[in-house]
Amino acid sequence: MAPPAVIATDLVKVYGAGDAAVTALHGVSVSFETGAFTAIMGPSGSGKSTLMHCMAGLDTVTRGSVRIGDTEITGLSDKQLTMLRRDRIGFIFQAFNLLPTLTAEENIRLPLEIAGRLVDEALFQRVVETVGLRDRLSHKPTELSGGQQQRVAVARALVSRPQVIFADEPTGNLDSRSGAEVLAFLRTSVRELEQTIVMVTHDPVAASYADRVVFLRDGRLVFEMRQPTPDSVLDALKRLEA
Ligand SMILES: Nc1ncnc2c1ncn2[C@@H]1O[C@H](COP(=O)(O)OP(=O)(O)OP(=O)(O)O)[C@@H](O)[C@H]1O
Repeated sequence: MAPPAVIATDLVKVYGAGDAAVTALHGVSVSFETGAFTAIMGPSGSGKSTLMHCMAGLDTVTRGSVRIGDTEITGLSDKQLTMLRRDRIGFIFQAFNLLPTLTAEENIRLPLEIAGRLVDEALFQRVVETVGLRDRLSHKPTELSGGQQQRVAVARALVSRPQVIFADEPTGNLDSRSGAEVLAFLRTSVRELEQTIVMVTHDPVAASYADRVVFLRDGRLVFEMRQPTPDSVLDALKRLEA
């Protein structure tokens, strides 16, 4: 079996100092399997975004270790982190973050072009097919529905073949039908492209597309579940919030 794509060990994150200090993560240890789709859930304020930002090199940690593949990222300089994010991590956010003046195809190709890397044309075609964008490639974001825009963002993350994609509430701005489509494409990309995906979500239905759900409460990892269903996730959340 391949080693985990991401390993966080004893992660502590304290925001602020003195009386104003808030400990958002109290020593979280968790690993994310390569080629698996994992959801991170928990009540509001439980530390989901903090955990994701620390693992993606978007925020510094107070203590502990984060490994992306075989790279320990906690000691890296800002420049090294920028390169790591550019070359090895894919991001999908709630706001689609597409450039409005570029077409769907140009948006998908842009990060690789900025990185000076060649686009793998076979993979590009496969990704476009997988996310069902073939007939929308020449459209600008304003000419696409929200669901289609998010599919462009998914394709953009997939074509660079990142070691891991971090998705932060990727369906938060979508109606349930478009959300279901985007989640199905994420699922397919895990199955067919062996992509590793870690997704923060509030939505038990979204989490049910994952292979595994890890639950945070008050900055601690308290529970995890495999083969989740919307009902089993909802039950677990209710117990956590009780
Ligand atoms: N920049 C910051 N400065 C101070 N405290 C912060 C900062 N960011 C987050 N926190 C605090 O850290 C804790 C965890 O926040 P975080 O955003 O990670 O939770 P979350 O589970 O993602 O919440 P939500 O579901 O509401 O988005 C909260 O108590 C929050 O108020």
